Amino acid sequence: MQTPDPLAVRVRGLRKRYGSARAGFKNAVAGLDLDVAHGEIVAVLGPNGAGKTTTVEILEGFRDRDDGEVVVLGEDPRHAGRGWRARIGVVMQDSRDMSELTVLEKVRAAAASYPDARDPAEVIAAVGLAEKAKARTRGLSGGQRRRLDVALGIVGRPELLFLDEPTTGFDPQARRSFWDLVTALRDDGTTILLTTHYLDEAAQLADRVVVVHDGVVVASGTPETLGGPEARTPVVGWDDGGVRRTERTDRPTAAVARLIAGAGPDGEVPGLSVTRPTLEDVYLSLIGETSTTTDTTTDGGDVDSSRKAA
Ligand SMILES: Nc1ncnc2c1ncn2[C@@H]1O[C@H](COP(=O)(O)OP(=O)(O)OP(=O)(O)O)[C@@H](O)[C@H]1O
Repeated sequence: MQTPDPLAVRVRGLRKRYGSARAGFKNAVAGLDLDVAHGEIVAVLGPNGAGKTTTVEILEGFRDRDDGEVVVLGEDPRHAGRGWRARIGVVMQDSRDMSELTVLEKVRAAAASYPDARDPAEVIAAVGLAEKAKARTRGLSGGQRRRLDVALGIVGRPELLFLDEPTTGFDPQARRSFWDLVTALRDDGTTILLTTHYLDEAAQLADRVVVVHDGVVVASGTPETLGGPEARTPVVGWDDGGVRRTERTDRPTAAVARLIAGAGPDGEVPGLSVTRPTLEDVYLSLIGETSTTTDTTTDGGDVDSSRKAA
């Protein structure tokens, strides 16, 4: 008997380019490796144009690839059939549904094509659309339509759910209840691959975060450990006669004690702060952007005066 594959998704050396010899080529995905274990929630982060949607669409079987190995729920999406499709759920980035059907009719129709669908009314309630169940989908707001997309993606009780920027257009309360829904799906055993631009969403939901930049994975780890310990080194900051100083150090208490020892007669250190780089800071440094909240440019022990107070 074959051992069951511990991975729901396995991608090796994935490549996809767009364009033509005449117009020029764009390497959207340039040798990308990705694993997603069964039951895991993986968040794929990356700037606009990094190759996230292209990758996800290839995994969903909606886009062909130029090269690389892709196995999703044991099959190559290129050749997978209806049985495979019924095991995955998809919430795409752009689905503009302007149908005359009501929300309930739409979700019921989708449910009918799956062998073990969830109850449509329960799914509608779970995405917070119960009050709109009898409303025509074309009259929904952008955020409500997005919730309907999520309902359509999960009604088939998928083993693996793809969510491409699922909460774009959600108000803060809707995002929170969506997060609860995703957590409940995970507790139910659903594997989830999610792309998002919201770092707090990744931190809240993901077991693992994967950062994609220029079509390759540049880092992968839990939200707490992404980038390695070096990237999480605390930063001590203080004002020194109108100049902002920062020091990256593993021993912030010792640095603060030293500053206090050198303080004036009132014992105050002006503008003293100790901050730990957030997931956002780490992410921005991984993709080569400078964070606005902390200075992560100096090595431990060195004083950095590059950020002068105005
Ligand atoms: N159908 C297409 N034809 C030509 N180029 C494309 C096509 N789709 C995407 N691209 C290009 O490929 C690159 C990767 O795009 P992709 O949509 O995969 O990125 P993304 O990481 O999902 O971006 P976003 O965060 O903006 O959704 C971009 O440079 C994009 O312009």
